[in-house]
Amino acid sequence: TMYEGDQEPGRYYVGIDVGTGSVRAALVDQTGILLAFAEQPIKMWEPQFNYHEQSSEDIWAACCVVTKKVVQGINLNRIRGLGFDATCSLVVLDKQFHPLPVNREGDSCRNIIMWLDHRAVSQVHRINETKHSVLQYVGGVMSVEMQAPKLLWLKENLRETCWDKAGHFFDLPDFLSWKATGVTARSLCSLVCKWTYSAKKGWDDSFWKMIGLEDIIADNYNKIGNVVMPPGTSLGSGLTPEAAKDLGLPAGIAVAASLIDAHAGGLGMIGADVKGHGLTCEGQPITSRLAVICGTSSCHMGISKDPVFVPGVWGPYFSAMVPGFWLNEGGQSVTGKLIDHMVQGHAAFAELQAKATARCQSIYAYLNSHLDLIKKAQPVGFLTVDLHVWPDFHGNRSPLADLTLKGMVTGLTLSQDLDDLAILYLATVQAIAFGTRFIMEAMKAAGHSLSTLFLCGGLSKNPLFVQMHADITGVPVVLSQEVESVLVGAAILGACASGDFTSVQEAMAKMSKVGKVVFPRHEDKRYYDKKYQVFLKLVEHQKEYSKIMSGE
Ligand SMILES: Nc1ncnc2c1ncn2[C@@H]1O[C@H](COP(=O)(O)OP(=O)(O)O)[C@@H](O)[C@H]1O
Ligand SMILES: O=C(CO)[C@H](O)[C@H](O)COP(=O)(O)O
Repeated sequence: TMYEGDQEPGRYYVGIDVGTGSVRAALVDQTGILLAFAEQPIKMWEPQFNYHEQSSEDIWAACCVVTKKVVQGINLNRIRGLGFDATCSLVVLDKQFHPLPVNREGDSCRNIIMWLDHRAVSQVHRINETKHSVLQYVGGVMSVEMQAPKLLWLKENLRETCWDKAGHFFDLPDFLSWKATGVTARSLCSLVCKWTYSAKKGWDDSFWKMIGLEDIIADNYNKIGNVVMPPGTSLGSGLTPEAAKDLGLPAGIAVAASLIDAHAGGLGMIGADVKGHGLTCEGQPITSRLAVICGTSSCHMGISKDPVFVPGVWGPYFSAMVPGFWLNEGGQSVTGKLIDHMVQGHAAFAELQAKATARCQSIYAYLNSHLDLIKKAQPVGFLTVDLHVWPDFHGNRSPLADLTLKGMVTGLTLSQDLDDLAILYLATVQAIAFGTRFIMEAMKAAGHSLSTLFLCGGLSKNPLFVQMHADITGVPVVLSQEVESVLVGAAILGACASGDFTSVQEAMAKMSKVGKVVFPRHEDKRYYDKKYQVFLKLVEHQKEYSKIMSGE
């Protein structure tokens, strides 16, 4: 061990973040500094188009690998608490808590329907046709990415092999806290955001009956959860001896009720002290801050004292992120995944990879420097004057809430070289930033007043992505001191569960810190305003095309 007994300063927390593509763990101290970090990829299956599956055993095994790595050489007695966050995928277990297949092949390894799976299209249409009042709390329209349509799909398609045998349906964050503690309590965050649970009124029997899932009500909702805990609450007697052995942590340490990954990112950033950075939000309430978590997808988290109903934006969700505040969650279903799709699908991708490798750079860093080279005297962003992208390659989550929308690119030529790839990449990054602006405008029109963005996630490591968000939204972008803000959020949960902080708010204020601030280049505003006009036209035109083709 590095330290002996009491000589070691501070108390530590372990945060575990299960993203779409990998599991990350961190050892974090009481001031929110990451002392160790580890990452491990996880498996993903796409057995057919729009079907995405994972394995809960594979994910747990990856959690164990990364946790053992981050606590290596540390006095384990200093570790006070553990917190999890994860994507909001659906985990299915039988009555003995063994994995059940969510596929026709009967492969029980694949017992998770991932959040981005769009198999339940017909189910979600029928759910939306009910116009049930719970839909008011998800932006008016339920998303195919939520759990009710997926449950209905399982009932209608895998009745014998899955539905009838199922004992437990977990949101992935709650599966992890169960695995660690043996406690099946669900987090208020997952149930409110993805399962139609109301923080004030609980489950609504009439909804489940109306959509044909009345069987879920049996035994007081035992299969989907009847004990609900605010995120950060300490669960049961903490880490079980078995899980402790798996993770390489001491048995009995506090384990927190979890958060969805985007919400953990929000907690890890939104409460930071912003004094001295020249930000207008310094003199404004915390509700003027919009946290944007940008990974495979992007999530736009805005909070308010009173409920705000934003058509096409999820929520308002009470206490789902910051306790006592309502949350609206805008989102883009694919952002990092879209950039990767565009770049990897281009004819010059192999050349890009070879050149980036030769310079020991990431492909993104290479592309950014290549853009700097070809921009000449102009600002980089002006390279896309005649190339425009509509980014909904996986439907629109917010603010249009229309899963039938598709991606669009206008301005293509026969060019297949690296310049062409770089400019297409730039136009994609810009389209994602215009998507953020579109969501912010919907939120502002409904009553939010937003003056600053707080960005984290894999895409926030990309300076071009950050600058484009500032230029295109016209507001400053704050990055955290720790780029892995989602892990800071998970550690905040562990810290709250350990009792070292009396509230999530206190832990947020002490553990999240401002790093770099990027201001918009106001001189480019006119150009981006014009591109935004084109952006809005693209979707308008797409809708016209559908109308023409359907003969209306
Ligand atoms: N160093 C980097 N520079 C720029 N972009 C990056 C970098 N690393 C990852 N990304 C982008 O971030 C995305 C993944 O973000 P991440 O937060 O790790 O995802 P998730 O939490 O969904 O697993 C990738 O799709 C990629 O586009
Ligand atoms: O729906 C979400 C949050 O409510 C997220 O999009 C989902 O959890 C996936 O996150 P990520 O893109 O970071 O892997």
